[in-house]
Amino acid sequence: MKPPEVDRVAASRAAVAARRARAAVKRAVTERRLSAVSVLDTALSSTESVEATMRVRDLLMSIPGLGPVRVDRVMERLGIASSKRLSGLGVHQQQRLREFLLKRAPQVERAAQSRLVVLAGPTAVGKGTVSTYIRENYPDVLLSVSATTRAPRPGEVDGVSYYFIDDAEFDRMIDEGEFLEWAVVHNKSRYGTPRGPIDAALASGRSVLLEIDIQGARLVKAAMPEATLVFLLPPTWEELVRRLIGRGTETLEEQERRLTTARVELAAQDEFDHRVVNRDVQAAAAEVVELMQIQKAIDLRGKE
Ligand SMILES: Nc1nc2c(ncn2[C@@H]2O[C@H](COP(=O)(O)OP(=O)(O)O)[C@@H](O)[C@H]2O)c(=O)[nH]1
Ligand SMILES: Nc1ncnc2c1ncn2[C@@H]1O[C@H](COP(=O)(O)OP(=O)(O)O)[C@@H](O)[C@H]1O
Repeated sequence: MKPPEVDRVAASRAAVAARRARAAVKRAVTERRLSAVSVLDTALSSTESVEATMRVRDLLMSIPGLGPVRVDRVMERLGIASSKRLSGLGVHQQQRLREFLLKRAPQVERAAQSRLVVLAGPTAVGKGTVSTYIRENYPDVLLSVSATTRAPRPGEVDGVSYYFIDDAEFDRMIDEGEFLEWAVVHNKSRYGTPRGPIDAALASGRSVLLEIDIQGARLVKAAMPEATLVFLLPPTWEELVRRLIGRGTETLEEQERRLTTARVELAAQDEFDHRVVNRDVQAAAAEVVELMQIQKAIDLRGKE
């Protein structure tokens, strides 16, 4: 065992190093080499980081144009105690703070914070389940609502599940250039991603998730090479078959057809930037969302 004074010396050295590192982060924010949002994202993605040990107050104070009086007012409005560190924030406090920081960020920085992520994968792997989970639990992410010519299923809500439109309206949207991409899926109906809400969300710093088929993912990558493509995989082939049958929304013949397509689709996984295995919905959703946040932090640091 080390004598206690050795531990004390080591601890005080570590404390000095942490203080210096925090000061360097604050300077970088003041000099606009690092955005305050990316400091928050790093703090939230790693409790071991220097950023995690920063006080919210110090982060706000390092933002140009915010003095002590305004910082106190902002913290009161956000419901955050003045001694709070970034790692100690509750989920709602994190969201409120992130929203505040994004609103203050310059336009170019806001746009740099946003990510377009495409989630694709074979039928019944759980794309809909994972993206619904993200919509319900990560309100910062905009889940794009596609337009389709297929009829609504029981329980589907227009404007939430899809925009259910007829062929004439779909043609009009193609003609007016309102789709980022569109495709005929399962040889049947047409599906398209409306461009307007995505452009607006990205410009304001929100990340956007598209849950579309594999041909659609390829079209998005061609139109926007900066898009991140994520391929959702089943834990095993047998589990994929079980999920398709268990869902019970297709006839036997349709199931056969989809499984044949699924084999072809699985072969496309190497074209994607990332692969996520959907064993557990919550974990898969967290992995997809984390991809958005980790990339933000790394991108901005690269510019230091
Ligand atoms: N290309 C493209 N595919 C889409 C779009 N919206 C949904 N899809 C895909 O269309 C397929 C059929 O979706 P759906 O009719 O909801 O039935 P599902 O196969 O049971 O999910 C799924 O693979 C979706 O990912 C879109 O806007 N564009
Ligand atoms: N991680 C998971 N574990 C077990 N079952 C899942 C999981 N993810 C999705 N499912 C189930 O698998 C079926 C297909 O999921 P769905 O989201 O409809 O797939 P997709 O949108 O990819 O066609 C649904 O019955 C869903 O409840």
